Amino acid sequence: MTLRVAVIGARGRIGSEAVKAVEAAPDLELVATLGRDSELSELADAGVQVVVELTHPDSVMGNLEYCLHNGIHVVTGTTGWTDERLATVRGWLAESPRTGLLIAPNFSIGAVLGMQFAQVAAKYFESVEVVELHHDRKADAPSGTATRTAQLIAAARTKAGRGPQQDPTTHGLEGARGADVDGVPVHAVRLRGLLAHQEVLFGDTGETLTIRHDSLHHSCFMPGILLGVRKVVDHPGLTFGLEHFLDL
Ligand SMILES: NC(=O)C1=CN([C@@H]2O[C@H](COP(=O)(O)OP(=O)(O)OC[C@H]3O[C@@H](n4cnc5c(N)ncnc54)[C@H](OP(=O)(O)O)[C@@H]3O)[C@@H](O)[C@H]2O)C=CC1
Ligand SMILES: O=C(O)C1=N[C@H](C(=O)O)C[C@H](O)C1
Repeated sequence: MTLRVAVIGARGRIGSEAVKAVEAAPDLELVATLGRDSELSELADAGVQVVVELTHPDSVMGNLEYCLHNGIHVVTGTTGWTDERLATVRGWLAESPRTGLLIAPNFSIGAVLGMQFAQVAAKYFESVEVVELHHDRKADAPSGTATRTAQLIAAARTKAGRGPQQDPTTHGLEGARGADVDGVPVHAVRLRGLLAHQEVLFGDTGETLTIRHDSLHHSCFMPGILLGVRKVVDHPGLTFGLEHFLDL
């Protein structure tokens, strides 16, 4: 049995690549492609089972509300997640208990592994900062991946009994030390020519460790998206992070 799949954001940078990937997958059938001006009712009309949602923080909530209320499973990589937004989608899922939602801050296997490795290193290094670098059309900063990475590092530090990092800065310009995500400084670079890159910098007495990941083409996100589509139908409720569908 093939799964009936739709892509929302089908003309976008990652959405257009997802359309090609779903079309090429023998066990998936692409039955709808939606853009900014499409009617969400097209999804129900086409009998869509799984939506791949790759749009914008301004539109993701409306798309998810429609899908979850209609029992359509969703795999989304759209950014802009806050605790408040997550609580809202949990409420929608509670009303549709057989429906699955995967929110993946990053679909690339290398990026997911980088986050895992960073959690391990976080226990052993006193200093840590995250630098993310993206293309110059990105709507959000810091990136969803960098935010999640910093949250995971902060949790690992707390679990290891590490206190907050000390920052001796008393003089300087606003913003020079980056955004504070759970006590981890996160710096965002936007540069034409880049796609998506991240360095997690660790330091302690006499040594540093850098965990770097580079996405060089949007094709790197496709194995993760396809895995998410195949798995989400058997995972009702919210799954946050592709790592939960990997054998790590
Ligand atoms: N998790 C991951 O691994 C990845 C996540 N992303 C995230 O995916 C999202 C999309 O990225 P990207 O493809 O670069 O963005 P693009 O701007 O290239 O594409 C977004 C698409 O979404 C649609 N869209 C934009 N705004 C709205 C809106 N307000 N309402 C409805 N539809 C809208 C547009 O449709 P139209 O063309 O019809 O205007 C557009 O085609 C971002 O949040 C990005 O951070 C990106 C790469 C990897
Ligand atoms: O906008 C992008 O391009 C990307 N967005 C995601 C993020 O914010 O982490 C994933 C990847 O970095 C590409």
